Amino acid sequence: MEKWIVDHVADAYRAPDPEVWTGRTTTPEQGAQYWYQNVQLRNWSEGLLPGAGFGIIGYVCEEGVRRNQGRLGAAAGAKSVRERIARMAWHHAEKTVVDYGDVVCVGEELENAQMQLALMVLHQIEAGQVPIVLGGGHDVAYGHFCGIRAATEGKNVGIINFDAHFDLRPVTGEPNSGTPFNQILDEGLVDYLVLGIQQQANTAELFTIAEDYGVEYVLAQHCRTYQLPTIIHTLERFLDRNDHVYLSIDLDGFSSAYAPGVSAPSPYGFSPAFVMAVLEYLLASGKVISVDLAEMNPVFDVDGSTARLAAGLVDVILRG
Ligand SMILES: N=CN[C@@H](CCC(=O)O)C(=O)O
Ligand SMILES: [Mn+2]
Ligand SMILES: [Mn+2]
Repeated sequence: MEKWIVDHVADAYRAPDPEVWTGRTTTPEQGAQYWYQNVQLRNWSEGLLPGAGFGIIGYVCEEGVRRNQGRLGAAAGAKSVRERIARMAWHHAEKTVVDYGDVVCVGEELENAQMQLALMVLHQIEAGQVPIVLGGGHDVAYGHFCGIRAATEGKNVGIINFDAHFDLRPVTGEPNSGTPFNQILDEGLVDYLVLGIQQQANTAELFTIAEDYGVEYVLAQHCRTYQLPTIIHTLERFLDRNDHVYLSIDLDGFSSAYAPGVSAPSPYGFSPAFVMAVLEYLLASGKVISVDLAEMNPVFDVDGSTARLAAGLVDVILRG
């Protein structure tokens, strides 16, 4: 796999852009108070930054959304989230975050972008760094998982997806933003748990596919803070049977009251409070090996609220 990726690396990679890492200026006495003053930028060609804890990668790709007949705009998602991350107050002394730049989908070459992402994720995990991948369509998950799988041979890796959708569509023709977990499950036994499934957004066929693969899911109407004890019980069992957890957060799992800037919005989704509580529980386990935030679409965002929500989730991830 690696040789094939390297053949395409020149096209599918873009160095980090210093222009997105800006914000309020501070005096020398105040020092570095904001994320933009603490995040380190690193061109992938220089290799990994030794000792870093977290590495941001943008997945600049809406080709999967296009193939899935969705509304476009997700290619600009990573940039819009980075701009909000940059402006957040920094409270993570002792932690090192690197921006490793973007994986870029050139034209319709989605599969190249996925393999470039796999390579970057693989190397980060091998170096003990936690990738934070900012999408981009949810096809990010296939490339992301390929990297995780390569880095964790012999270990049980479970996937927890916060999403209104199963994304278990069978691949008929080309893969797209609705197929990644079908592709993953099709290639081997993986424990897949989805939180936030909305019945009206998933066909009966998709529920059958989920059942056939033994996918565990919690419906959106049960993803409420007062139901946390039951959810925690489900998560506890999931954590017990897996060595590592890959967390995927599709922003369309949130209510469109909080996350209008996505390809497929819905008012019935999560509140931020619910997701924050679940995230804190999962992160405390120490088993979260890699994270992505998918489907950010700034074209439909309102006052930057979805990008701010995504940035806040990154802050929670760093807090651990
Ligand atoms: N990324 C996945 N997209 C969803 C929603 C599609 C839509 O409603 O436009 C899916 O394929 O099921
Ligand atoms: Mn979704
Ligand atoms: Mn999804």
